[in-house]
Amino acid sequence: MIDLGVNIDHVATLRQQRGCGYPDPVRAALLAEQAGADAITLHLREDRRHIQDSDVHALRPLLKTRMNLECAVTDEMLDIACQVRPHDVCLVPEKRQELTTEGGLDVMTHFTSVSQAVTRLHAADARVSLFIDPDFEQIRAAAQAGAGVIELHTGAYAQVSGEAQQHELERLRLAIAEGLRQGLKVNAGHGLHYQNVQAIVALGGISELNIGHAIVAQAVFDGWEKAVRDMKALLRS
Ligand SMILES: CC(=O)[C@@H](O)[C@H](O)COP(=O)(O)O
Ligand SMILES: NCC(=O)COP(=O)(O)O
Repeated sequence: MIDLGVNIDHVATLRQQRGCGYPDPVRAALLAEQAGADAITLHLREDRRHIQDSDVHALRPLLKTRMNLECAVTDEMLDIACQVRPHDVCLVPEKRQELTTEGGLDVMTHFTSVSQAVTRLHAADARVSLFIDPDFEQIRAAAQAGAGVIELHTGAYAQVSGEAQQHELERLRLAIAEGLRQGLKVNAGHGLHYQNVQAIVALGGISELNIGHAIVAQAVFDGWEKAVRDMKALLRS
């Protein structure tokens, strides 16, 4: 069965929108665990637009499952990750002006800094995942950089429909196979929701899906725990 990593970023987005103390992403994380989440994912962006440093520090000792901390490959973020020592660190690309993470990390171009980050995080006992596009060269570079895990960016799949979506699904299928051939744990995520996740599950070979925005959106109508439970049920099928 595929693990569900519940991404709590956009609970924090709602809080930051008003600059008040609620909704609390830490509370959301603990309730998500009770509702069946296998891990909690949070992205500490350099601009702190949603998750704050205090959220990461407060959550770390309270989690009963795993913390998957997403961050950019910068000295500041690596310092924080080494201090917090999450179970998993997922290295992601970041652009200040983007609405959300637009593409995967370019491991080939940034090979030296990524490999050094992987080594540093391993020394802090974190498992390291690289958030990359479903691209053979990037997958091979991720393996060479020493990361044991990749998270395939499903954003391109989620944004299109019809034939174009089938094409993206095929790219993901081939990428999963290549990741497994390289001996990597293959995760995936971004833009997945209650209608488009089934085809990803059916591909097989994926260990964990990280899903956030759709669960937060569904919670408006169904409540947070039901939204988590319903997503978890889809990963079982
Ligand atoms: C890297 C990634 O895919 C997640 O962090 C997700 O996108 C939520 O964060 P943003 O919406 O801020 O990109
Ligand atoms: N890494 C992807 C993730 O954590 C969730 O992304 P989204 O579901 O909020 O698009």
